[in-house]
Amino acid sequence: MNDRTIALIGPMGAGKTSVGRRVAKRLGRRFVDTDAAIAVEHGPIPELFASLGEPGFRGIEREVVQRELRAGGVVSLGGGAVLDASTRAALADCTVVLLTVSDAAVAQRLASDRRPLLTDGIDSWRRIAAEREPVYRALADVVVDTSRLPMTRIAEELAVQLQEEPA
Ligand SMILES: Nc1ncnc2c1ncn2[C@@H]1O[C@H](COP(=O)(O)OP(=O)(O)OP(=O)(O)O)[C@@H](O)[C@H]1O
Ligand SMILES: O=C(O)C1=C[C@@H](O)[C@@H](O)[C@H](O)C1
Ligand SMILES: [Mg+2]
Repeated sequence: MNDRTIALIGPMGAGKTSVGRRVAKRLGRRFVDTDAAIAVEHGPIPELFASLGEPGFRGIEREVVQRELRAGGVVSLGGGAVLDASTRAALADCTVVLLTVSDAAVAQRLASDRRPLLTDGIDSWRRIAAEREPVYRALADVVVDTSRLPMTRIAEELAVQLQEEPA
């Protein structure tokens, strides 16, 4: 395995946080979830959207994401972090893993109000995921669908695949 930062990207609820944490553990590498880092440093994400609007949130996200990508290890990004051009450029130096999920599978995972962009539940998810799909695909080195397998299995297989990455 090389020592490039491993970045997990993909739509809301695809499993970036859950799978990323498990992959890092298996590889013995540091793990950071950028949404969690933003919340610790700046406050809860729904409150940041409410007080600063989406552009204000994206500015904070850009700083935190790029800092963590530079720091290395396994980094799970927020679903919309790839909307920023300078973040997309930073991802060129990383091994980028795209996690996908079907709308049927994700519907059961979104039962929480902590995602401010999902104002119309699964309908908002479908629209946002479809808009971003080409951006995610263009950045991805590895694509894994999380709809059918338990996250432990996904993490196990992904860790093996990442260990085989050429130096
Ligand atoms: N393979 C899976 N099978 C079943 N449930 C899963 C799977 N992966 C994740 N989940 C569940 O789906 C929910 C969302 O997962 P997670 O928070 O990891 O997604 P995310 O991609 O980080 O989303 P966000 O972009 O909102 O941060 C969690 O409750 C998690 O336990
Ligand atoms: O897809 C998105 O735009 C978002 C996903 C979450 O990870 C959070 O970063 C936030 O809720 C925005
Ligand atoms: Mg997450």
